Amino acid sequence: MGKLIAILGAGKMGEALLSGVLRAGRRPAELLVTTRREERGALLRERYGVEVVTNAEAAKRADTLILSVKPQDMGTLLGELHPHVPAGRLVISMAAGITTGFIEERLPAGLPVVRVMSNTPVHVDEAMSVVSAGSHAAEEHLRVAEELLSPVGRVLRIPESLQDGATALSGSGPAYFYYLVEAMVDAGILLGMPRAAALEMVIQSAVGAAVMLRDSGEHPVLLREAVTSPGGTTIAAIRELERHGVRAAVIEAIEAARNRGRELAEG
Ligand SMILES: NC(=O)C1=CN([C@@H]2O[C@H](COP(=O)(O)OP(=O)(O)OC[C@H]3O[C@@H](n4cnc5c(N)ncnc54)[C@H](OP(=O)(O)O)[C@@H]3O)[C@@H](O)[C@H]2O)C=CC1
Ligand SMILES: O=C(O)[C@@H]1CCC=N1
Repeated sequence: MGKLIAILGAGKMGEALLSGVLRAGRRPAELLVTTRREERGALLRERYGVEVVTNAEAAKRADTLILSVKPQDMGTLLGELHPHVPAGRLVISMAAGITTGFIEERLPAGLPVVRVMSNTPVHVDEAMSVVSAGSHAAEEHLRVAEELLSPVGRVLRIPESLQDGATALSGSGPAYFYYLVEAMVDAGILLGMPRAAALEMVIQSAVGAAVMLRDSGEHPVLLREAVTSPGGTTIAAIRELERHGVRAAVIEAIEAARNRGRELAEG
């Protein structure tokens, strides 16, 4: 029997990770989940065949505790776990903004804590996850986190000082691309396209661009220049994007997300 993993607060991200680790070959018997609402627990039990337990029971039984509640619920969850977590358990947090120090202060002394920021493409095994060690986490603990996350996408180690930045960049990143897709589809509607056709054109352009970015090894500037013909259509669009300050807006938006992440641990 492999080590027992508990996903505490199995909402959107927790369920995405649960389904990913099952796709990667772990058995339902190697997993426990906890939920706040009974009906949510029943749904996960039915959908994945996993055991649904209380936070206290998960803390007592699991070797690895994956905390996947919202940052605002983290203090309460840690309070529920504290009396029940034996020494030597690994704690992995998926929450935005919550530092390893915040968790270490609220659990028994000396527990290894690994902070993770992943993103919703966990659903399609294309996540970007970054991991950082807390003050008692060693190489072996980072490896456990990497082994859990690498079947569902890419994993990078970063210093914890960059976690809020990574949350803003790749944690929230999918939302920015969806937002751009929405705006482009609106443009298609303005130009008289049927909505379904506009959506198909934009999605396939996004997928094609993403695959070229990932697989060609070319810098994005070179890929954009290859699309931007002298005196052509693309440069007319780029001029408008620059005139409206879109680049500066993106930089400032991501900085605002980073700053919001820093506030989250304060409650
Ligand atoms: N969504 C995203 O794109 C990303 C989210 N994250 C991080 O992942 C974490 C989870 O986010 P997300 O999945 O979106 O949020 P969800 O609200 O979908 O999931 C959190 C779940 O935790 C449950 N919960 C809250 N308190 C407790 C408790 N004490 N015991 C058991 N269960 C509890 C909630 O129950 P109830 O349903 O009753 O509220 C909810 O189902 C957050 O910390 C977020 O910062 C990280 C990367 C990306
Ligand atoms: O918006 C949020 O707070 C979470 C963290 C990263 C993505 N979603």
